[in-house]
Amino acid sequence: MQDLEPMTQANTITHGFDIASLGRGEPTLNLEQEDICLETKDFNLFYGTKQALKTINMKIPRKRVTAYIGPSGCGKSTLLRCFNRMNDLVDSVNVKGEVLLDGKDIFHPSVNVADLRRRVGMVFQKPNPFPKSIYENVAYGLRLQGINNRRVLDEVVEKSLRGAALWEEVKDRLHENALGMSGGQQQRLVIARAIAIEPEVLLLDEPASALDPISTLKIEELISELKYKYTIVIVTHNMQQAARVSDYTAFMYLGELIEFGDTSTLFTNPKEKQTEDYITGRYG
Ligand SMILES: Nc1ncnc2c1ncn2[C@@H]1O[C@H](COP(=O)(O)OP(=O)(O)OP(=O)(O)O)[C@@H](O)[C@H]1O
Repeated sequence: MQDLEPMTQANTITHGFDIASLGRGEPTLNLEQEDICLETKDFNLFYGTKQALKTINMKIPRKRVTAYIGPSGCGKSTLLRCFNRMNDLVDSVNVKGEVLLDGKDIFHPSVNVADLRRRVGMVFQKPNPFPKSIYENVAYGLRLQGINNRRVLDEVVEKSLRGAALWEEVKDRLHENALGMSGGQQQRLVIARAIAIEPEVLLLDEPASALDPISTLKIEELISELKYKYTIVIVTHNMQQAARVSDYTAFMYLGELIEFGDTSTLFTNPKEKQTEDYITGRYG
């Protein structure tokens, strides 16, 4: 029998992941050399007395895709929601430690949360367009900022819809209600709405889990395009998806960050036994 080549060995570890797609031909990634956009320092979060995040320390690189994986309830969405302080909306939440955006603590009392959410946009699992026209959905954030100049709005709407790979499909029906679009189109519309106000970071909480395989593929292709302009942080239950779209992957378990590294290494050569058990399907 022929010796196993390294790639084949890797495939046996990851149960059929398409290793060839990992990293998408990027040169080898090195976190030490990345420009850091977000950083957590000894970050803890409690829902009442229950601790959901335990001393999380990690650096999220700019203009890369960072994915969070881990079993249900491990804290992925909770951590994602901290990056634009969505958890502020939950009464019982208490945090300890820091989350730095461009080096500044987003929990500092001087931080204006509305400004923070303009810089850090979020897209949820279920597409949530407003019951307005396609055009007005995308223009919404600008109108909130008091921008009503038609020429400016037209430009931003077109640019954002192109950026979300939706323009060609909707350019002739911009004034139709967004609720008449397919689920996959609605999710791309919500992404267009998010990028219309030019955030630095896009948080994606299982953005494709409610979509069919073709729409999922479109969202994944879109993520690979958007990362050239935005820092993207994605939570996904789907390990193949994390392997396909992300540059870096973080594995969480019971509120702890177990391992974080470039996606290719994490999936083919995990350092921690718990990571290996999870990606090989031994639990989760
Ligand atoms: N609003 C809340 N109030 C109280 N506890 C919460 C709240 N939201 C989440 N939790 C708890 O915090 C822990 C982490 O939940 P979280 O939703 O962040 O996990 P997750 O890894 O994203 O899970 P899933 O993959 O199922 O979405 C869980 O034990 C969950 O029950």
